[in-house]
Amino acid sequence: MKPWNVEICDVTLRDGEQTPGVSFSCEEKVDIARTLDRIGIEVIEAGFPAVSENEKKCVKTIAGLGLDSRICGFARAKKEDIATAIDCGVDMVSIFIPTSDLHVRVKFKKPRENVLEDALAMIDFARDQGVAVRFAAEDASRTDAAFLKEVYGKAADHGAVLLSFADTVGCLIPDEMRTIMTDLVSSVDRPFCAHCHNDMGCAVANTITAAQAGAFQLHTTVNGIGERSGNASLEEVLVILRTKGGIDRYDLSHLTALSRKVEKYSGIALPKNKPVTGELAFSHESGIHIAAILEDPATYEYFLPDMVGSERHFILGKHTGRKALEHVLSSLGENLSETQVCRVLDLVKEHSEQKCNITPEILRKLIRQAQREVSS
Ligand SMILES: CC(=O)SCCNC(=O)CCNC(=O)[C@H](O)C(C)(C)COP(=O)(O)OP(=O)(O)OC[C@H]1O[C@@H](n2cnc3c(N)ncnc32)[C@H](O)[C@@H]1OP(=O)(O)O
Ligand SMILES: O=C(O)CCC(=O)C(=O)O
Repeated sequence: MKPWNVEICDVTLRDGEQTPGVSFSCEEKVDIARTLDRIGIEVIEAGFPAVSENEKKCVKTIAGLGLDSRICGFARAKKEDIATAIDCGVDMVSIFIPTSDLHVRVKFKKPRENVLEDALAMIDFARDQGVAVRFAAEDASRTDAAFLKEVYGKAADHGAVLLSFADTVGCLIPDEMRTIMTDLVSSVDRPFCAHCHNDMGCAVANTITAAQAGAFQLHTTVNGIGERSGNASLEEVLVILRTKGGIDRYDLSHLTALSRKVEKYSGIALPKNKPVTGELAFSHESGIHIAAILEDPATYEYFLPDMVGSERHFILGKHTGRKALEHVLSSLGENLSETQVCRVLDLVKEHSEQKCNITPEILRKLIRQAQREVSS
């Protein structure tokens, strides 16, 4: 199978940091950027340098690390923002303007054609400084289709090397994304980016659908953090690129550590059942599942924990079966008779039904109780 023709631009350090309450220190940003680089992420959006002096300093530091990843700085269509980003030594400036009638009316109070003219002048300004320009249409998914094509066509004519399609409020479903992206890709001869928000839980699905429809650069954030309900999760997108897109160039073994790092630095707790990196992503309790996994993990794991730097866990509880319990007992070096194992199993279920977690200490107590009650 021919691998999908895509690259990743991870925007954790810019859009991810826009999660309310999140502010990464410069050291944390550097640490995240280095790990993204190790994974093989092609582009890192390091920040929005006009936001503050400290932000500018961090972006400059990341741009100076000599990473293999290309470094991108975010900017409004304003000379000051663009000059500040270029001053950081970034490889690419991402210049954004809102394109929907709603955003143009609320933010600029002038005709959209004038907003576009101003933005094109800013693309010229950045291009003339010798930096690569990505042009991003904010709220593209709610923009009049004909105007959006005109915007992208003109941005390409002015030298933008990438055109970003932002589903800013996460209002699309995959079918709509497929139709729109297919149309854009066939209308404007420039690589497109898919920047998807997760307001209806479709960010990853929309990103993958955009890739299948011809988008080249996929925007992600670690743990899917970002404005409101966040962005497309890096971990999920990368696993899909590996399992469905035929792409094996990313080193996914760093994903779990990176995810935990961003959880700590952002203060945004991972849902336990978060795909790929959540605590329960490779945890199993059901007896029927564990009995089969002991024979072959592929029965209940579509991809294995090693691939993403994680581990498998067997949890004891109400749904435990005998084979699972025997496996746990033997890994603890406990040698029980068949009737004692049955008694432990009953005790495990009873405790669990009283909402008591079966920790290793509790399990040892239950084993001793069974040994007292049932002679071997
Ligand atoms: C979809 C997105 O993620 S967009 C990015 C959102 N990110 C952020 O807002 C980053 C954090 N923001 C900040 O630190 C501040 O808002 C700053 C430094 C960017 C700007 O601060 P201020 O100058 O105080 O402006 P403020 O935030 O009050 O208002 C936004 C201004 O930017 C203008 N603006 C918004 N988007 C754009 C754009 N793409 N191009 C040009 N101007 C823009 C607005 O019209 C408004 O202009 P006005 O001050 O002339 O009315
Ligand atoms: O498309 C982009 O690259 C950025 C735009 C953005 O952050 C958004 O609209 O949510």
